Amino acid sequence: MSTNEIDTSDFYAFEQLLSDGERERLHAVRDFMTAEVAPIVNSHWEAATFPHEIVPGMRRLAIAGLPYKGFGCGGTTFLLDGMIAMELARTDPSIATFNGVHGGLAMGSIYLCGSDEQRERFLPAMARYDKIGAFGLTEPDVGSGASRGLTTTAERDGDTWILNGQKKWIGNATFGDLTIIWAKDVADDQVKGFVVANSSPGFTAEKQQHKIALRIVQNALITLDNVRVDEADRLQGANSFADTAEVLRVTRAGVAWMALGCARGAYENALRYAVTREQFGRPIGSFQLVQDLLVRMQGNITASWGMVARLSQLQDQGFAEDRHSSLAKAFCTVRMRETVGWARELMGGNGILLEHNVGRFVADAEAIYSYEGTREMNTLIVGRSLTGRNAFV
Ligand SMILES: Cc1cc2nc3c(=O)[nH]c(=O)nc-3n(C[C@H](O)[C@H](O)[C@H](O)COP(=O)(O)OP(=O)(O)OC[C@H]3O[C@@H](n4cnc5c(N)ncnc54)[C@H](O)[C@@H]3O)c2cc1C
Repeated sequence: MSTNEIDTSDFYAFEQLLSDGERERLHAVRDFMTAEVAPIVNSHWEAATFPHEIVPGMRRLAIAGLPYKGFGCGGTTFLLDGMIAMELARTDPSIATFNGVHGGLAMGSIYLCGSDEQRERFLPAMARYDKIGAFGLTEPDVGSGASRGLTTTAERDGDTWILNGQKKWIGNATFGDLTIIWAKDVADDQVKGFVVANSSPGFTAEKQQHKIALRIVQNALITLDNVRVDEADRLQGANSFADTAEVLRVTRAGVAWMALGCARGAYENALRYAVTREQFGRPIGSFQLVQDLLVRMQGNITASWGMVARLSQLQDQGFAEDRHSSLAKAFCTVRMRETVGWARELMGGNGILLEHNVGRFVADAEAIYSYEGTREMNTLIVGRSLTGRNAFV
């Protein structure tokens, strides 16, 4: 079997859902990831460093904030945006996460919750990656319960706000320029969003060390010690956690696409291995049990792809709701976790060596499985929509 024949896992030809121009953009991303990122990704993963050298290439591809209209953003379909998120993750889930945090969570917060003046002030530079964004919702003691439990406070003082508290796991915050901080207004107890310059006095971002997943993503413990933010930098359309949830509705769909990309990356490397690695005098891909693993993986990928493609179409038509994104995030991350596990199994011992390009996906899948709402939380969102009953507490 030639490399070409095994190079694609688009079994049901989902790329045909894109226009010719969109497919060209997707393939440009694929070429960039293959040529510029794949060769350096394992060493950066091992060293837990971020490859800043690839950012100019991402700028040329113009893939930050792709589905947002105006303000220097792409104005493309959610379907193309999703396929690109998948394509990034297919080579490296950390790079997909970097882009998801910057373009999805940070730019999305400003696009969905900001005023036109704020969109104009922040988004064009972010779309060019001239300013890198982060998103600070989770706290050391508050993860799943962020809708009601945030302890970071915002207190108004004339034309400024004073922020105090800590945020944990904040991707891109060690080197980024601005962070969207979600904090409780002490006056009305509602969650509000602030665009905070990382250079603000009282703002510190300490890199979280010793991660076993997404090691390229620079996650930070942020401390806000009497950080002053102008009222002009409070997201004017964010008045309660319901507005934060609107951002998460969009980005969870993106994470479902990334989970699919992570599964595809592991599967494709395992398939290549299956047709080249020999045991008992034959390629292991000729054994029935190995073929069974490959077919199970392909089934997971195809089922997930069908789900996220339809979800993106709903987004493009303006019909997507929280429950749609949550089902895809929960379903696709479970399928991803199964798939990367089977890919590793197929490769025997070599499956845990970085150089064989499957172990990284196995490790990274663990973080994708839990961030942007764990499987349990997204399941409860769908369960609530099915039964009309809230099972969170
Ligand atoms: C690599 C990585 C990157 C991240 N990046 C960011 C970022 O950029 N910005 C940001 O704000 N956050 C980020 N996060 C945080 C992430 O969103 C949280 O880890 C996630 O929401 C889960 O919160 P937690 O880890 O505090 O777990 P917890 O909320 O403590 O949950 C622990 C366990 O309890 C379960 N559980 C909790 N409540 C219930 C319930 N009611 N019913 C059933 N089970 C329940 C959970 O499902 C989970 O299994 C990141 C996390 C990781 C690992």
